[in-house]
Amino acid sequence: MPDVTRIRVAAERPYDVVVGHGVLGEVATVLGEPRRVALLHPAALIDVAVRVAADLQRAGHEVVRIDVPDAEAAKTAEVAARCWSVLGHAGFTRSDAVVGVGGGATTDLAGFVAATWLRGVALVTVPTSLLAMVDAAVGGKTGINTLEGKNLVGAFHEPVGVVCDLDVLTTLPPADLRAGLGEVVKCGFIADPEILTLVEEQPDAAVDPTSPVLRELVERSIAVKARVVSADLREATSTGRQVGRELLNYGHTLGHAVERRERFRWRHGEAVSVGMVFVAELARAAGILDDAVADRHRAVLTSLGLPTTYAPDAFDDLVAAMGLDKKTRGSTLRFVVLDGLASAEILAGPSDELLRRAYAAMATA
Ligand SMILES: NC(=O)c1ccc[n+]([C@@H]2O[C@H](COP(=O)([O-])OP(=O)(O)OC[C@H]3O[C@@H](n4cnc5c(N)ncnc54)[C@H](O)[C@@H]3O)[C@@H](O)[C@H]2O)c1
Ligand SMILES: O=C(O)C(=O)C[C@@H](O)[C@H](O)[C@H](O)COP(=O)(O)O
Ligand SMILES: [Zn+2]
Repeated sequence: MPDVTRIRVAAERPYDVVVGHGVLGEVATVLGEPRRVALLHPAALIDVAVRVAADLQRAGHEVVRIDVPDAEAAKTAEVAARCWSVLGHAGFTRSDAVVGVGGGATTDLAGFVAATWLRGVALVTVPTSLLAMVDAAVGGKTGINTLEGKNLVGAFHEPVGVVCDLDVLTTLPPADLRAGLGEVVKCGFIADPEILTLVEEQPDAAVDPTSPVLRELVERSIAVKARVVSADLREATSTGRQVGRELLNYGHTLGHAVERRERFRWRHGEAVSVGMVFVAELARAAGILDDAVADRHRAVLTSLGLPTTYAPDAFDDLVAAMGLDKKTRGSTLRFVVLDGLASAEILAGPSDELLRRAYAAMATA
């Protein structure tokens, strides 16, 4: 029997995130009674998808596999429309289900298709990247990009279960594993500093997909996400030190703007890494955050090989893109900043001068 950890997410419809080695068989258990299942996956994950499909067929499900483009190329209206068309032709009803097997881009797309088909059918996510396990596949945010920016179209639609088989991480390219650690480090700064200590003390184990340390990092990060979304699934507007789900957006305001400027060729976790250094500098420049915690951002992210600076001449482009961030209200930019370790507040409407100072500190370090 695999050694399984179950982390409960208790928002509107409670479900478990299953974590362990060799746990792919749990997908059929989560889906229960036989139904039609659309299994979305990119070509890179064909082996995992075929294994999951075979399990589901053995359990009596009728499986329609849908091969979707890799990475961000999957998160488009055109790809979603192609999936809807397959579901329509196969006669998918409200008792049927969507399963997303892949990285965060695939699980975001699968979630969006499940949220929108017949206004909502069951979704199971099977994250295969570190980033998707600790973040994207958990918590019910689904979405696609538009030319104007990242995740601008989407819906909150919770999965009925999430299955994280750590064995699949052995084929994940090292650069994608490191990018996933960007979101893990985010969880360390916003809520669980023990994550930072683990990474700092055992950096080699943190990037080894077979290590118990990586498993602990995965489980701690999922626990942070589960706690936050269970309290505020639909991301109410946070104010001052009352910060709900927006907390998970730490580093994303600038990060998403970088992704857009790079035409989605940067990995999400890399852009978030730069974004976290920027907000740490913003909080320092505003006199909110001390030097030790601000400097720790650059140190821990650099030790993982993640980027911590960005083009010094890109400030104006990035500010324009941040205008479409979901935390923005009217023309007021809002940032999640730290005032200490695991202690956040909202900084609304910082001056242009403060933003420029923080940007220069990040870009020229
Ligand atoms: N919904 C949310 O709450 C949420 C949270 C965080 C990130 N996201 C989104 O997730 C996406 C980033 O996710 P990602 O970093 O997983 O990127 P990704 O989905 O683009 O995957 C990265 C690459 O790794 C490959 N891959 C994945 N698993 C593999 C495996 N086991 N073996 C070999 N190759 C594998 C993919 O095919 C892809 O080429 C972004 O679109 C981001 O916006 C969403
Ligand atoms: O789950 C959340 O809430 C997050 O903000 C997690 C982020 O890591 C994730 O990248 C999310 O997709 C960003 O959300 P968005 O609402 O800014 O698009
Ligand atoms: Zn993210």
